Amino acid sequence: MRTEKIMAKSQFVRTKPHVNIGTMGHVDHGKTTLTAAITKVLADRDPASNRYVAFEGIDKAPEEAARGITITIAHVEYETPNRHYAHVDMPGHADYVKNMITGAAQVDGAILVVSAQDGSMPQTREHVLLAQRVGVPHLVVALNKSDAVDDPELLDLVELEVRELLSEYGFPGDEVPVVRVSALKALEGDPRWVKSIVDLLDAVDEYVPIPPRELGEPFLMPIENVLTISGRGTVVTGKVERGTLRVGEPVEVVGLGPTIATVATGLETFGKSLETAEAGDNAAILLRGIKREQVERGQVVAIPGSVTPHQKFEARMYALTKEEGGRHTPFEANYRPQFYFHTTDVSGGMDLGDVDLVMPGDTLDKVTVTLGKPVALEVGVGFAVREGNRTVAAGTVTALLD
Ligand SMILES: Nc1nc2c(ncn2[C@@H]2O[C@H](COP(=O)(O)OP(=O)(O)OP(=O)(O)O)[C@@H](O)[C@H]2O)c(=O)[nH]1
Ligand SMILES: [Mg+2]
Repeated sequence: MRTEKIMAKSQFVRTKPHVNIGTMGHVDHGKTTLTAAITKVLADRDPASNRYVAFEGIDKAPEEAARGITITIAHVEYETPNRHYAHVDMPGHADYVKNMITGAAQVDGAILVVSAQDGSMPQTREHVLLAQRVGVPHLVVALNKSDAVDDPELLDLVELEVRELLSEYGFPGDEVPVVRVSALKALEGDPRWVKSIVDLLDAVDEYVPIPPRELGEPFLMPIENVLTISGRGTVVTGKVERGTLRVGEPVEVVGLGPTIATVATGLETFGKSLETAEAGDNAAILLRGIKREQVERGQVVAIPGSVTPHQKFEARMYALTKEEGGRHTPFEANYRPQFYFHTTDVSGGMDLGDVDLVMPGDTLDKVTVTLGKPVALEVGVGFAVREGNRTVAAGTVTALLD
């Protein structure tokens, strides 16, 4: 079997358990500053394993921009003494909720950033709801900008309010660690606030468990990006959802069109080559004999025969309220929104059964969805229903009908 290097010069060494996390929260509460501060504090403590990524390097990913890919979620990696983390900085603007869903669907836990100055804001609530709906299992709260609040009672109040919000959406609000931090002061090197970032990372290390990786399941990776590497071929990237894949194994690209059979001739993670990609990895897969136009975001790479494309299914669905960023008005049976699966939107129609109107806030136990294009689907897969740029509902596939 001929195997190829994609770009990597060195081999990825798996030494510590890998965990995917991210920052989420209201616009301007300090998600990107906190992401930068984490990399700074860790790079200062352990420069051999960590690299400081400045604010500008997180908000724009220059490499990706140069390749002409629209990047709306930035990844950084870092290591604590116990773990290797991939971290996504999820944008806070309402328009980006779709990307937030992609990001959130992929994380094992998240740091909810709440400004101590402003307290919980509409997107804080929206993100907590989305975290619950897409199944982000664990949240840790960074009460950021604590340097700017002198009154400790005010901090207590904001903390209480956040805990209540978490409980409202089914998270254990009393148990969730709430750490008072200042990302900005930590970046400036102020020892008190550097310590606050260390405390936050300790809380993440302790509170977000290492997820059970579904290593025994058939390999599946939703495609996020497609790249052409000159002289090599077509590479697809994404997060491995389950299973393992060895270099040289046959795979299928499933969804959005006819299933394509190919072979994974090269594997990489974070610019280092891999023998085997496994659940939880951010991987790049070189596909043999595939042209760039044949594959796209929204398809999945899977072990042959393990997953099939479907257009018609039953689902349980929750319509978001206006406060959660959803619609202000009900919708009816002729409604044709976009359905966001894995990493992309597909348009579709809904049969509401004997329900005439769906009000914001309603939960429907059974709707029948017919998609405009087939998508790699299984029972239990989550999706978002979108209209324009806003998420109006969230659902789970309960039965496949074709
Ligand atoms: N006083 C103080 N200001 C902070 C702190 N962290 C961030 N800021 C300021 O808050 C503003 C917003 O910070 P960002 O990191 O861009 O916030 P964000 O959540 O990433 O914002 P979006 O990506 O636009 O949603 C900036 O002016 C920061 O300098 C902090 O700990 N203390
Ligand atoms: Mg930001």
